[in-house]
Amino acid sequence: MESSSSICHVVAVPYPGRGHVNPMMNLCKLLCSKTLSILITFVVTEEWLGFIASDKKPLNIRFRTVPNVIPSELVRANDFPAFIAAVLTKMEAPFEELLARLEVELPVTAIIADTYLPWTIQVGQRRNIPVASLWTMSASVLSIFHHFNLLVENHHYPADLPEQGNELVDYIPGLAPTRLADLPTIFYGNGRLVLNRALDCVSSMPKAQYLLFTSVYELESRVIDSFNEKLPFPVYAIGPSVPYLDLKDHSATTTSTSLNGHDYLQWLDLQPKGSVLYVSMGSFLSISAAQMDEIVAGVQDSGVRYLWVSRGESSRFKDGCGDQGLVIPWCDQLRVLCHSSVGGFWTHCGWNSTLEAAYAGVPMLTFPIFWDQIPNSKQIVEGWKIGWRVKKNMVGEGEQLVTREEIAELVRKFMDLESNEQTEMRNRAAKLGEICQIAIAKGGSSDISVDAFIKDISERLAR
Ligand SMILES: O=c1ccn([C@@H]2O[C@H](COP(=O)(O)OP(=O)(O)O[C@H]3O[C@H](CO)[C@@H](O)[C@H](O)[C@H]3O)[C@@H](O)[C@H]2O)c(=O)[nH]1
Repeated sequence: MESSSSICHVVAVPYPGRGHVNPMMNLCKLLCSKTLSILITFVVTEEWLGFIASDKKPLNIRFRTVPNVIPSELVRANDFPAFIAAVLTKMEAPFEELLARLEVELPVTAIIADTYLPWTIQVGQRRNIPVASLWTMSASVLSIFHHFNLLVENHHYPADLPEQGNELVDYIPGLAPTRLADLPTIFYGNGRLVLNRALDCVSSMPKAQYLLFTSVYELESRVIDSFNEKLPFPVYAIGPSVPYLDLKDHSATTTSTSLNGHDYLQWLDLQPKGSVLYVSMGSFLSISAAQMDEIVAGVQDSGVRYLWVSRGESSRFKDGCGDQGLVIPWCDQLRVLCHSSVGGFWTHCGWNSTLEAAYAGVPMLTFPIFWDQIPNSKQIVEGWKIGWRVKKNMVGEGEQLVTREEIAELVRKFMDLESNEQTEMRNRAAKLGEICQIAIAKGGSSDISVDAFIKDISERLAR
């Protein structure tokens, strides 16, 4: 039996959003897979507990909640600035009260908190607990935010996008030259409503004691190196922070694979190798109804098989899908991407989805919607060369519909297993999958980083 003083007690606080809760939980599971001497208290709102309480997790991860002091997840997209404002101002007090109670049970060794929750750093300072800031977007995007002053100095903020969109941003440390139009949407249009909030979060990060990336070192080495050189504390890339540990355990599937009488994994088993396009637009929809209609019709007209994760849009599949496709409300995404029948991924380019596709070695059709998804799309298409853009026009030029004819042709070509271009792209995607496997294997970059992080925080116990 371990004495309680040798147990590392980590409090994990994700930002309340699917794209943040998931990678935080994946990291926590990874920490538990490395050491038994750890207890993780995973803090979410009561509403979020309802979403994740039944997910499988190791016994040494437990949930604790703060009250629902922020707008419901179900309506957060309706007024995003108000949601962010609430997250930044309403959660700190209940979190600190909870922390005080937790400390009575077992002293807290470290807090791992989403970088978008900067108040956790102040709480950590007040209570003398080190804070590891977890950045769930790409390291490149953090570098862009972190060097915002350079955008201003180079007259790229504020910018006239239709006029300046093709100008190159080539002065951000570690970042490959990037067109202004490929920067996060937060720098223009409605995005600017939350820009100052995001910049405040990023400028608090250097006051943390560690910076953790969900990314893979080899995928963004230059930019991660640049943070390592600049920050006075350890920077660890622990990714890909995707649920690969769950893949080994078939009972760990977070949602039933049997939906509406269809078992989607069984359905995938019946499809030819590499033939299925997996379609998911993320949890935060803001595509116009007219564009959605074109996408649905285009994919259906392409004749390509598809597995479609759809919450709001199911009614658009008016005539059903026949044998060609399956529409489901939610799936175990990494398991789907790793299925041999899946040959392509239509994605909104959330960073978790991007990392999952990289891990699975699946090429992508990119349809970014906002924030970091635009530079992620650029990374996929131009950096790694494992995808094609659906929209050719620049964001900010006004919404120009991509028609069903264009989409049908694109999807058909993208899923053509015979073409040389596609074979080369699939090979490059498979190579990315190998890089991820090497990173998480014993002695790989992610493995070493996770061990080093555990060692760092455990040393505090000995003091
Ligand atoms: O049927 C589904 C659909 C999604 N997912 C999971 O949901 C998560 C989605 O994350 P992500 O792809 O990053 O998308 P968002 O939820 O849109 O993520 C938000 O957070 C990300 C990380 O900060 C940002 O990169 C995005 O722009 C932002 O919208 C991933 O873990 C997926 O595996 C499932 O498990 N099943």
